[in-house]
Amino acid sequence: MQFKGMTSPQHATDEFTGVLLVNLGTPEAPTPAAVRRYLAEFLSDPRVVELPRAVWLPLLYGVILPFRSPRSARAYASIWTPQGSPLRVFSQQLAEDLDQHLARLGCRVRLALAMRYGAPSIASVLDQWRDAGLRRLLVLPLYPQYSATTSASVFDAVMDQLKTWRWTPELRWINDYYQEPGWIAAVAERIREFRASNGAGQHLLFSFHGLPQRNLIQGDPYFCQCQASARRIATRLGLAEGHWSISFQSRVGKQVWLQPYTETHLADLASKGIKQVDVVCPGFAVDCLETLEEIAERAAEHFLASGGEQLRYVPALNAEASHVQLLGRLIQRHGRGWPGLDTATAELAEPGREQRVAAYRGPQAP
Ligand SMILES: C=CC1=C(C)c2cc3[nH]c(cc4nc(cc5[nH]c(cc1n2)c(C)c5CCC(=O)O)C(CCC(=O)O)=C4C)c(C)c3C=C
Ligand SMILES: [Fe+2]
Ligand SMILES: [Fe+2]
Repeated sequence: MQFKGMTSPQHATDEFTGVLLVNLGTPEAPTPAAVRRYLAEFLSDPRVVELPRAVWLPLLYGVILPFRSPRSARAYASIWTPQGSPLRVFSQQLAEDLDQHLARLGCRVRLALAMRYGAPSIASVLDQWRDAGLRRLLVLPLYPQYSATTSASVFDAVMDQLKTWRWTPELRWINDYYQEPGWIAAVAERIREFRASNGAGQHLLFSFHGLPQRNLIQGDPYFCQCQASARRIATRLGLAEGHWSISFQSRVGKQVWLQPYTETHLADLASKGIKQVDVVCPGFAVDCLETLEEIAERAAEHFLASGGEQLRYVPALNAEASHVQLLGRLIQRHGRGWPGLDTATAELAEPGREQRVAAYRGPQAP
C-alpha cells in the first residue's frame, strides 16, 4: 500500500484538535449536469444502495441518472437561494456560529464543515489538517439519528482517508444525538414558538427521511431512534396521544420502505377530518431539498388535494442559538480529556520536532 505520508511527510509542529462536522452534501448548481454528478457519487455509495454493484451500477447509469437528474434539478431550482443550495448555506452558517461559540467557551480547536458527497470533501479537509498537525479528531455527522446509510458512510469516508496516513490522529465519533436533552428541548422549543406565533394546527406530524424496510430488519437502529425522538419531543410538548404521529418521506425506487409513507399518511389524516397539520422533520439538522421542496411545497399541495386545508412546515433548527449551544455541549462532552476541547487539559505537544527530524535527515538529504 502506498502511504501518502511516504511522499509527503507529516512534520507539522502546530499540533491541534480538529472537530469535523459532516453533512450529506448537495449539488453545486440546480442544473441536470450538476445534479447528475452529485447523484452519481451519492447513489454509488454501497452504504446507500446495498444491491450488488453488477446489478445496481448499470441501472444507476442507464436509467436512474438520466431520468432523475433533470427532475431533481427542477426541484432544486425551486428552493435555490442567491447564496446557493439551502443545505450548504444553513450548514455553513451553523459551522461558523459553532466555531465562534466554541472559541467563546475557551476551546482552542479547529472546526470545519465537510460534505459526504461533493465539496468540500472529507478527504480534502482531512488532508489539509494532516499537513497542519492534526493529532486528535472528533467527527460529528449532522444526523441526530444514526443510520448505516448516513452516519456509517461518513465514518467509512474518514477511515478511507486516515488509512493512507502515517501518523493517524486519536479518533472519536459521535454516533447520534437524538437522546441529548438539549436536542429534544431545542426541537420542542422550535415547535412551541412556531405554534405560538402561527397558531397550532390540529395535528403535529413528525416526518423523517425513509429507508428501505430491509435495513431495519437487518439491524439498522434508525427507525427505533426516530420513534424515540418523536415520542420524547411530543412528551416534552405535552401532546396527547392522537394529536401527533410519525411518517417517513423521500422514498426512492420500488422497494418497501419504512412506513407509513408521509404522503399516504397525510391523505389518511385528511380523510379523518384533520384540516390543519403542522409538519416537523427532526431528522434534518438543517433545511434542504427534502424539507423545503418535498414537505413545504409538494406535501402541502398533496394535503390540500386530499381534502386538508393547511399544511404548515416547522423549519429545522438551522443556525438557531439553541442548536449551536447544544452541539457545543455535545462536542465538549465528547472531547473530555482532550487538549483544546477540555479547557482543563494542557497541550502535550513536545516542541522541536522539525529540528530533530532535520538533524536525522542530515544536511545532504532532499
Ligand atoms: C436511495 C436511497 C437513499 C437513502 C437510503 C437515503 C437515506 C437518507 N438520506 C438522508 C438525508 C438526505 N437525503 C437527501 C436527498 C436525497 N436522498 C436520496 C436517496 C436516499 N437517501 C436522494 C436520491 C436524494 C437527492 C434528491 C433527490 O433526487 O430526490 C437530502 C437533501 C440533500 C439536499 O441537497 O438538499 C438529505 C439531507 C437521511 C437522513 C437518510 C437516512 C436516514
Ligand atoms: Fe436521502
Ligand atoms: Fe426527495
